[in-house]
Amino acid sequence: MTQEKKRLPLTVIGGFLGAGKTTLLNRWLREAQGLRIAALVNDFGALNIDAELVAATHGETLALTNGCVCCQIGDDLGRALVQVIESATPFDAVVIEASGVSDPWRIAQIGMAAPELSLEGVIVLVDAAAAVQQAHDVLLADTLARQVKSADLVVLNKADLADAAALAEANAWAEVTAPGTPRIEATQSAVPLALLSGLPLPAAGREPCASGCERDHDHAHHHASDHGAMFQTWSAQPAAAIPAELLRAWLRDMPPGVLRLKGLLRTGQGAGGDEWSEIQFAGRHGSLRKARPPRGARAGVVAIGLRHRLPVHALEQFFAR
Ligand SMILES: Nc1nc2c(ncn2[C@@H]2O[C@H](COP(=O)(O)OP(=O)(O)OP(=O)(O)O)[C@@H](O)[C@H]2O)c(=O)[nH]1
Repeated sequence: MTQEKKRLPLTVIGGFLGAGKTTLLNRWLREAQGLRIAALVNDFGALNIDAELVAATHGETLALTNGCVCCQIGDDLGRALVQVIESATPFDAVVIEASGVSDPWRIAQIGMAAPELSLEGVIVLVDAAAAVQQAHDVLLADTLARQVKSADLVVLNKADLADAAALAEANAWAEVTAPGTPRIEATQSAVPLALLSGLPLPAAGREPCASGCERDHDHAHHHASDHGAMFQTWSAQPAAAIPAELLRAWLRDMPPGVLRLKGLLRTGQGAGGDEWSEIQFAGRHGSLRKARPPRGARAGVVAIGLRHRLPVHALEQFFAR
């Protein structure tokens, strides 16, 4: 790589499970027409549903497998970044979507270690309707707080699901957690493109450095969350179709303990062949909508919860078909 070569801008998208990260990434990829953006998607769980959902709207997706990017996949992320940096057709920007339980700042640091990259910013999405309740759960509080403290921009997303009081509470929580960090409210992760690519960064500490780039967040050395131990994932690849009415009923009556569930499932046969649906559940809300078949036409569903709270038996019973 030559000295004159421009550094590749890197943006990290973080935020808790289901806050709207993939929605933001897809929006950005759709809107940034003419730019070649490398999207690196890290999902938590054995199946990378996010990579499917991003690939459905955009071709240049690299799936990072293996769960929490900040603890486990340094090598995987490093390799993916080298691939991006050395690509024969240069990219204009790199976006990494962190998994919902990871610390986006750790990921930003991995990116900052590469002199070919320049960190544009860390955007952290918060589910405005669910975050305050989640932050009251002692087992989730630290993960949520660390994410918000990592942010250059906090997006209070899902504003449509929060009433005025809940929005005010979410704003107050974000302000107490990360005082002075810029914040916007959004629905469907509608963040103006200009904010994504020209984030105001704090003056200090953002140059690549070999070590000591930690932000002043209090977890720096306990990195508590051995996320692998704290969260549990479950996944299945149902062979049979599951009728949409059954899935809707399941969503309405989700067993307690599921923090996040998502998947691409075969829901039946129409005149033109198989019908597929995307299932989503986060916070307290679920949805089912028609989708294109995934690559390989293999159904997959992932659920995430706190260890010992995930209702594995109920999930098995429903999805094992
Ligand atoms: N009502 C509502 N739904 C939203 C909004 N933003 C996203 N969603 C939906 O919420 C669900 C989760 O959104 P994603 O973008 O997949 O969330 P995520 O943060 O990528 O989720 P994980 O990667 O699993 O942590 C999807 O069904 C989205 O369509 C919003 O502002 N309002």
